[in-house]
Amino acid sequence: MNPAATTPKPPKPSRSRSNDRRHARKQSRINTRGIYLRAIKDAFVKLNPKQAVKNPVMFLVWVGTLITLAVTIEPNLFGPVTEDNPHLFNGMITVILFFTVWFANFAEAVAEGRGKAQADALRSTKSETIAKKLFPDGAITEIPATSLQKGDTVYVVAGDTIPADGEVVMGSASVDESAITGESAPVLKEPGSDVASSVTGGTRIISDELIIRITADPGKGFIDRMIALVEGAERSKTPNEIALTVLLAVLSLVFLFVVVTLPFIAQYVQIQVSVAVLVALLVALIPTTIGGLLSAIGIAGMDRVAQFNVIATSGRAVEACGDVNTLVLDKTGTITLGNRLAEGFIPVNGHSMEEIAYVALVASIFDETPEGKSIFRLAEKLAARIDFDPQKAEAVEFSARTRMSGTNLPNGKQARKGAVNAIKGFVRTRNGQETPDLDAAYEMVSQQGGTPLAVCLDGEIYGVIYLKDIVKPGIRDRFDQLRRMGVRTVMLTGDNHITASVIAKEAGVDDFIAEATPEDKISVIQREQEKGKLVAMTGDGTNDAPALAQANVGVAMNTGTQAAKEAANMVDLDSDPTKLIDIVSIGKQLLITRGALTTFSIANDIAKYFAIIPVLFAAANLQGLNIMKLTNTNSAVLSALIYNALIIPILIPLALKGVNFRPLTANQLLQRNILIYGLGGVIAPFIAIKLIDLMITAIGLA
Ligand SMILES: Nc1ncnc2c1ncn2[C@@H]1O[C@H](COP(=O)(O)OP(=O)(O)OP(=O)(O)O)[C@@H](O)[C@H]1O
Ligand SMILES: [K+]
Ligand SMILES: [Mg+2]
Repeated sequence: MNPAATTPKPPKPSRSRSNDRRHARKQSRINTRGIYLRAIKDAFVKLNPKQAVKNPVMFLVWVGTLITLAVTIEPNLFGPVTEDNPHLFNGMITVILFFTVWFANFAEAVAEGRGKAQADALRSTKSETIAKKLFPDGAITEIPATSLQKGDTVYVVAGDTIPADGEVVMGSASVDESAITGESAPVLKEPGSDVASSVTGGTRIISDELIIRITADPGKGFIDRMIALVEGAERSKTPNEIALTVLLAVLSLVFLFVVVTLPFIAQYVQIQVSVAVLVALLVALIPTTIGGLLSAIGIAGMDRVAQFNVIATSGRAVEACGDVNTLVLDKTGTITLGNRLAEGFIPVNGHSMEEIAYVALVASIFDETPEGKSIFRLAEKLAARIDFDPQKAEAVEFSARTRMSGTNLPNGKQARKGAVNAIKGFVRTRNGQETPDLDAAYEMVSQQGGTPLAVCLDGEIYGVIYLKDIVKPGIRDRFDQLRRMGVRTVMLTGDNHITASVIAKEAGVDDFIAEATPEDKISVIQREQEKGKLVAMTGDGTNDAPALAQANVGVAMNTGTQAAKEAANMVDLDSDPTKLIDIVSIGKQLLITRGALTTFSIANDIAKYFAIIPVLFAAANLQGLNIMKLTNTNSAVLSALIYNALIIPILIPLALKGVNFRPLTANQLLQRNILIYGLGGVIAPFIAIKLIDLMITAIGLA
């Protein structure tokens, strides 16, 4: 009997589940209408100068709005003007400018909206939980969960909400973690292993009872951190964003200088330019489109990652994904399906099928890994049976370092199975003999991309177990896409060289490292970084923590250990290592969107310059410059400003969704961008401004 088979196991998270379905679930939980209503209000709150000043370009527009408001009330404020009806014209400019600022605020508020709604949903799961605090003498006192301290012990029973993050010290129970993972299948929690013993505040226990030691101080739990993250409390500008903000601010200053000196030039050709027109010209020229959408683009990037059920600890992490050059991936479970099952036994060394089945069975009675269990089942099918009391045997657990596992039998013999080289080493220390047919069997399995496990009893080799694994369908295409984006993929595996090379070839990775130890992960990352590359990796175990910290982008699995999660800058709630590929794509898309809209914005401003300047100087017999044939100065200024304001809300969906993303290299993307967003950015305003000019002339506004 397999003693381990009697304990129920937590359901393994399925890795092939469609992200779209989960995506849909998240969408439905958040009400879009609510987001927009809230954003309308928040856009006004953001007019507060303290907040507004953080965006220099839009702040300049805001100051401009106040100036035009002043000249609406008193047109002669800065000297006598000769226009007719300056109140109406200045008033219209004021309204348009106000909306320009408001639209930019609205864009940011909409981008933040989903996070805020998500935070509310999370907060509701936190609500006022009552904790049953357990004292050393066994007494139980009910206290509010918020007053629990790190180190306290609590008791929970079926139906209770777990009051805070902690570690199971006693009991065994199923827990519904859907509040944080969205995964409805209950998870078994019990003391011992890192993964199964950690519980999260806000999740619900649905069977039996547990005693939990609290590991988080009040307000510092997983849900608290998640709330802070999705709410953007910890969202600070990323280095790229700061650089772009500075660039835009400098550009704005240059235009400010140009506009301030303009009246002197105008005077020279004997034209008077009013203050309202100067402000309008300034606003038209400075990069308001990108200035207004910049932060929305960044927030939306984090949000897109969140919709994939990945929690990013900072916008910087998402952005870093966009710059990633090298992806370090595990073989088993990431590139392959990972449910390696025993397909067959290959006896060597003159042994029979019965003999190898027996030793494989004995070596697997305590092995809880999917591999171990499948070996056990296969051996049983071949009629192998245990002929000793398992209680008197000792388990030797698998570790990635020893690459083997097994059982010490009551009669003192040691049954082992593991990587062929590891078993060869084991046999050598017991003065055993290597057999030539072992290598043939091992190569045969490896050539098929399978994992060969050698089986031995003390110094005697019995044969090879063939563990079959399948390369994930479609993974090759994903790697091709990554290559086109200029990302190199490196597969890392503890498996032998032949298997690794067969799988690497089949999956289409650029490079691989076989027989890798956990330390090798770090050295691979360091080597790439020394070459100036940015590296992303996924990991789940404690021994992945240093590598996750070393990588520029480290994505920890939610099922992984606390150490791994803390070292990473992202946590995947679905524990799907393939998601790294999606995350890198989102990061790239974020950078491309920002680049595209910056190009578009600046190209637009050039077009606006040609719309306004000629009409300003039209009176000075420079009619030839008025290529757009706009009606008059006022209509030209108003049309350009209206276009300038409206382009912001028009581009909000693009800023939030990201530009159409195709896997291309940086160079190809640049060319494509310049063509679409640069050329489009020059042409679009000419057409739009002309149309608006025709319209406002038709309704007699100018
Ligand atoms: N349960 C087990 N018992 C004995 N040996 C095992 C067991 N599981 C794996 N092995 C052997 O140890 C080797 C290393 O395992 P490890 O988990 O480090 O790497 P891997 O699963 O092959 O690849 P990856 O690093 O992609 O997960 C495996 O290739 C296999 O030969
Ligand atoms: K502008
Ligand atoms: Mg493994």
